[in-house]
Amino acid sequence: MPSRLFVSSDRVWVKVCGITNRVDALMTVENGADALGFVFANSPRRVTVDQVASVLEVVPGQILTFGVFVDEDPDRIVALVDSLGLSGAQLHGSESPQEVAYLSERIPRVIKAIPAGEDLGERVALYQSWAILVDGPRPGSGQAFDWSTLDHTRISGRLILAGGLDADNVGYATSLVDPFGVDVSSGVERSPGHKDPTKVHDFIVAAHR
Ligand SMILES: O=C(O)c1ccccc1NCC(=O)[C@H](O)[C@H](O)COP(=O)(O)O
Repeated sequence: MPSRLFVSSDRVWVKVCGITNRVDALMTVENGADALGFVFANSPRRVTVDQVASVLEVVPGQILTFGVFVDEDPDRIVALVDSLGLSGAQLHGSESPQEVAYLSERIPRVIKAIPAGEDLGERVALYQSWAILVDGPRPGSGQAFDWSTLDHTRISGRLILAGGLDADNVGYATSLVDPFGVDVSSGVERSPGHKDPTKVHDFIVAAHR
């Protein structure tokens, strides 16, 4: 099994997922996000390759950009990351440790998403990835889990907390878990696929506090 070192950051790293257009991307970056996610999987936030290419034209180079996939063909993920110039891929399906390792050797950053629950430490240890995202029960649903059950000392490497986060709860959640980063989608939307500037602003301020 691959070994990992726990990775922390001085300031919580913030990724905003489910970006579908240039206006939301720029507004999110201006509010201080570190990374953006584009959902290629079946979702109310699903984007096309052309949409993402158009958004990427206006995103500053220091911002990390991730394609979000569910059980996609690994070679299609590699091709999309390469052709769009994405920073990496976020995997929300039942990708095997072998598939995740295959992708980690071919693209700069792989985030493997894992639902919270029993044996989390053992499940996480199977994967070789840039980061592990611990999610709620259904991706992009806004459903949280009991953060007090997440013992980050059993998870080494970069831990990204997600699932039902919003401006009101992100401070409490991060105080319990002390993650490398947080990921949010529905908690900063006005409707699926459309971000709310006030919610994005308040979320990032609260995450950095
Ligand atoms: O957003 C979706 O609809 C989606 C569909 C399929 C796979 C992943 C998806 N989203 C991932 C995320 O937005 C986040 O990484 C995470 O699940 C948190 O979402 P939320 O609870 O809405 O903040």
